[in-house]
This record gives sequence, structure tokens and C-alpha cells, in this order.
Amino acid sequence: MIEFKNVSKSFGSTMALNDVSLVFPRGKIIGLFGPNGAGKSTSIKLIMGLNRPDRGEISVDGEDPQNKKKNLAYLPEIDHLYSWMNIAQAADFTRTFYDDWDEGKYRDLINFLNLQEDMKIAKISKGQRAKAKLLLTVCRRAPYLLMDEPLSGIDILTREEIINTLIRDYREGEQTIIISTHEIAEVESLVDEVIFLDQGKVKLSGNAEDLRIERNMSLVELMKEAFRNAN
Ligand SMILES: Nc1ncnc2c1ncn2[C@@H]1O[C@H](COP(=O)(O)OP(=O)(O)OP(=O)(O)O)[C@@H](O)[C@H]1O
Repeated sequence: MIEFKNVSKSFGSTMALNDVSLVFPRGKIIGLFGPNGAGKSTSIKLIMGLNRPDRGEISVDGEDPQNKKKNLAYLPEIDHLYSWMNIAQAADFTRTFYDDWDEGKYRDLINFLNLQEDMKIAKISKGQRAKAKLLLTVCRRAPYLLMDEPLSGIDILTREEIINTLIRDYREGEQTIIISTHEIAEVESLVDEVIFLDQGKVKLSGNAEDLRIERNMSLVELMKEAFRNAN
């Protein structure tokens, strides 16, 4: 379980997170939703220890995230792969860093995603880069997978491939996936739990199915309603 207790984080005069308390339950797929600037990336970077909170506490399984780094696999929003590498070299680079690398899964997924090892990062399309980033993240057997906008700027068919990859390989209870995205409609069937952020505050959170039944609405409609009421 990942827990935020009264977490605040500012950048200059911008309050990216404002006294946020929330729980990312273990063994679930959790959608972190919200409009631009809501605080989604900041939350993920705080869990990864890339930023420190100004106030409050963050814990991963009861410990400081710095002590749990090996348990966290991170897909950043930015293009982080070295452009001079091909996919095999990028995989080699990741393999040497992490001892939870699953070679069988890598061999299987590279085919499933229609990627080739000799594809050079500099020369592949944006969608292929998104798939390569996904490949190198999900081939780790880390208990926590944190994905920041894995679908951003990707065409609908590639988005479907990415979502199908996640559904295909996910083993409930064993791994926790946190996925930040604007593409709520597309991940609606994927997520167990949802957290809606807006302007650094939690607007709504809970079990996706319970929320749908309770409010008789899809997650997209729920988000629209939450933000209409907020403004
Ligand atoms: N390094 C930074 N320096 C200055 N301001 C920042 C920095 N990182 C985030 N912010 C600001 O904090 C707020 C929250 O940003 P964050 O990136 O967490 O939002 P987000 O929900 O991920 O948005 P998006 O969907 O646009 O990626 C924004 O107003 C943003 O401009």
C-alpha cells in the first residue's frame, strides 16, 4: 500500500498538491485522473522520490519510498530512452540495473507489441516509442508499477495494444499499477480504483465499480460531474 498523509508540494507560488491524504491499495489497478495541472505527475514523482514533499508523509508498505525504490517500476511521461540505442541495447541497459527483469516476458511481449530488437529509438515512431517504454517497464517484476500518461499522444489502435498488454499480463493481488491519464474512457474497464485530482486536491476517490453503481454513471460522466461541481 502507498499512503499519502497530509502531503503538500509547491513549486514557487504554484501549489501542486494541497494537503492530500490518500491510499493506493495493494494489488489493484488504480486510475489517477484529473485535468492538466491537477497534480498527477507530481504525485507519482513524489512516490518515486524524484521530489520531496514540503509537508506531510509518503510511505510505501509503511516505509520511506527511498527504501523501497527497488519495488517501484516507473514509466515517466517524458521520453527517457537514449535515442542512440536500439531496443535490444535499451533492454540490456534496464536488465543490468534491475534484478527483477523477466526475460521470458520480454521475449513474449516484444512480439506481441510488434517491436524488433534492432529498431533504433531515434528512428521509431512516437507510438513505437510508447510501446518500447511500456515493454521496458512491465518486464520488471516490481510489486508497484507507476505509469505517468502512458497513452498520451498515442493513436487509438496503439492505445488499445497498450491497454491489452496491461490486461493480459496483470495478476490481481500480486502487482499494483498506478496509471495517470486523461484517457478515462479507454482505461474505464481496466481500473479497480480511481482517484480524481483537481488543483492539487482529491475531488473524488473510491472503488470504480462501487462509484458507478452508487451514482449510476460511467467514470467519464463522474469526472465531468465532479469538475462541474468544483468550478
Ligand atoms: N518542476 C516544476 N516547476 C514548476 N512548476 C511545476 C513543476 N512541476 C509541476 N509544476 C506545476 O504543478 C502543477 C501540477 O503539475 P503536474 O505536472 O503534477 O500536473 P498533471 O496533473 O500531471 O498535469 P498534466 O496532465 O498536464 O501532465 C502545475 O501547475 C504545474 O505547472
